[in-house]
Amino acid sequence: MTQLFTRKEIEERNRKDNAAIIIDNVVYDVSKFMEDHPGGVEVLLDNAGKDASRCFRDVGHSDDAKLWRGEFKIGEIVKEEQWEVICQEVNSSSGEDELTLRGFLEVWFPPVAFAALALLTYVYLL
Ligand code: HEM
Repeated sequence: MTQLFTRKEIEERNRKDNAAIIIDNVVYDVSKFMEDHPGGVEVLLDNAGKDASRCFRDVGHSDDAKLWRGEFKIGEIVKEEQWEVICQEVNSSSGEDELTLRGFLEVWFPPVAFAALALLTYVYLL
């Protein structure tokens, strides 16, 4: 069952050895993650005990970062104190069907180039 916290309870967890942050009503314990955070310890410590949704979003964290934060989830904010969700959720299947030029080239360039080369060789040698 998901553990529920009030914002007041999280406010107290603002030390390096006991640091929790809130992103989109989800509570993350970042005490053990701080030293590994690619964005540095300071920024997490500054936000410890607070709602860091805006900061997390404004940094433009990658999808990997959004998935990674799941490892530190310890619970959620009680219903009555939930705020509007502002960061985009990661949907692991999103974009799979998207036809991008890059994706197209990555898939088709090698076989097409090989076929063209083989054809040229064939035409010139025979
Ligand atoms: C559990 C929560 C978090 C995780 C898992 C996380 C993860 C990451 C990762 C993987 C990066 C490298 C860039 C990327 O892949 O996007 C990063 C960079 C960064 N993060 Fe976080 N982060 C978290 C929370 C936060 C919060 C709450 C803030 C701000 C209050 C923050 C501020 C930054 C900054 C400033 C950078 C550096 C961006 C740059 O160099 O351009 N992060 N974070």
